[in-house]
Amino acid sequence: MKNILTSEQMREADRHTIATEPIASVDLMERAALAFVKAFMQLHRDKNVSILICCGTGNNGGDGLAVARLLQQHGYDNVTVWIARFASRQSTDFATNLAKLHYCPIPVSEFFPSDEFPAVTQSILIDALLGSGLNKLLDGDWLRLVQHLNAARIPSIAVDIPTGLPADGIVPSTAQMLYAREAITFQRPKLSFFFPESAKAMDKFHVVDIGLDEVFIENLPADFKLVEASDIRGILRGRKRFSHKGTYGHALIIAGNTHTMGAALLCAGASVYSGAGLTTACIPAEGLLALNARYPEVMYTPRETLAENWEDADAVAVGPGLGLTVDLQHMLEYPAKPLVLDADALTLLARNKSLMKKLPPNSVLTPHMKEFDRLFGEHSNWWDRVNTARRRAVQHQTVIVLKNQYTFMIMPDGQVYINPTGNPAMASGGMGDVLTGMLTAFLAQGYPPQEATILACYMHGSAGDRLAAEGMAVIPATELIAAIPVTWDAIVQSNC
Ligand SMILES: NC(=O)C1=CN([C@@H]2O[C@H](COP(=O)(O)OP(=O)(O)OC[C@H]3O[C@@H](n4cnc5c(N)ncnc54)[C@H](O)[C@@H]3O)[C@@H](O)[C@H]2O)[C@@H](O)CC1
Ligand SMILES: [K+]
Repeated sequence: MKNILTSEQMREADRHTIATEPIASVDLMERAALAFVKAFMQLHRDKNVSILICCGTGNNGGDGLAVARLLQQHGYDNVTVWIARFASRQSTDFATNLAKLHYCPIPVSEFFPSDEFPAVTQSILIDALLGSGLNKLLDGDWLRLVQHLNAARIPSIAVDIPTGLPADGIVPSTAQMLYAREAITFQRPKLSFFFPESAKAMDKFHVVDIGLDEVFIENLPADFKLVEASDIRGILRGRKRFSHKGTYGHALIIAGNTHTMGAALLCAGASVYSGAGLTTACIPAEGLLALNARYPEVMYTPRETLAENWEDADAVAVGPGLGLTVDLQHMLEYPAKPLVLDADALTLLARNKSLMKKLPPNSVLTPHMKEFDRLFGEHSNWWDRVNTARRRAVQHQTVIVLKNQYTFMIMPDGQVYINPTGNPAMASGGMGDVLTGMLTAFLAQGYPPQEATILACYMHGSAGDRLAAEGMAVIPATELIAAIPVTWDAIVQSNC
């Protein structure tokens, strides 16, 4: 796991590194600029390309000036610098880098409040106007300049963070940003990069190491952690010699209805392919033929004999395609089992919120945004939504899997894990049912809820990434199920 820091913590890490390495602040800026340039050169190998570097007068602007000098030294001969002199203050390191730039053959133009901006004639923009120091929404001359640059419609590469995007906290829907094709960000992705609102600010981001003290960073109390492949390799267990189906647990899937039987099948299929020793689907009898045809590995039980099957199960999923006529309250009176509630089960919970108190501790809820808001109230932004999820997870001692491009996995202690895998090709019906089946299978195999959640979300996204890399622009849920075992194997086999 990697700690994801707030902008205040990032400043702390800067200060700590400067004091203890020790390194002068301007040398740290040089290191950051070098790291940026190295990454930039991978993205844009053509050294004849014309580049406009727009700089503010803080440290983000200082980075921009150092980048201009370093690019020129690396043979990029067509670099122009604009400086936005809209603030009366400039940082010391900005001033030092401006003085250094005077020895380089790079044209520099300065713009003051109310100045007209010339047309942008360059092919690439490097955005070093404002970075993590952003403390209010863009307005006035800053907004005018950003709109002018956006209107030029040339690819922009942001230094650290696109101008106008707060590094953390609420991103208001009215916020305007300098749109970046890519952001090259320092040391850690910024929190807001994981929120859907950042889609307005950039297409993608790259993280570059600028040598901040990693031990210090990892010892900071961080509410958000990013899951990495090495964590999954640490959690995922291989199949044991002399093991048998009983070793890997029994998953019970309570799902399906006349018109939504597919959800139950997908969920049960995902459980089989995620290694549950046995999977039983508790579905209406009319789904039996389809179940046998599609997944003969799955056993069937009618709703009437649910109580006995519940006794035998090691983990239970309730919800995919279930409909809203089942008695969830009654089910929650059965003996406590590792439990996943999804889809219609979440709607039933939302209709009768007092049932939240009956959930066994560590139950896993897997809402998408709308289901979450139905359960816990409307939210106008993701920052508030995730913070509500943290409070509710603690209050109800549940795991909340808030599904998103980067799924937030919120644990009963309020800690948030961010899943890095997955892609837009997976945005299709049935994907959530597959995730629920995977989660239930891992719970049935005896993984604790926190680990089962992290495993399921990571492998779900990873299977999707694998298929996308093979050329699938759209991934049907059934294809994803089939890719789970090979994804699993690739994770176990990889040693990087
Ligand atoms: N030692 C360090 O602190 C390092 C900082 N680095 C760079 O420094 C950046 C942060 O620099 P700063 O803290 O100087 O801040 P910025 O350069 O992001 O912003 C400069 C100043 O602009 C003002 N401002 C903020 N939002 C505004 C708005 N909407 N309208 C008008 N003015 C606004 C604030 O007074 C702010 O301090 C990082 O993003 C990164 O690029 C890197 O050089 C790495 C090392
Ligand atoms: K920037």
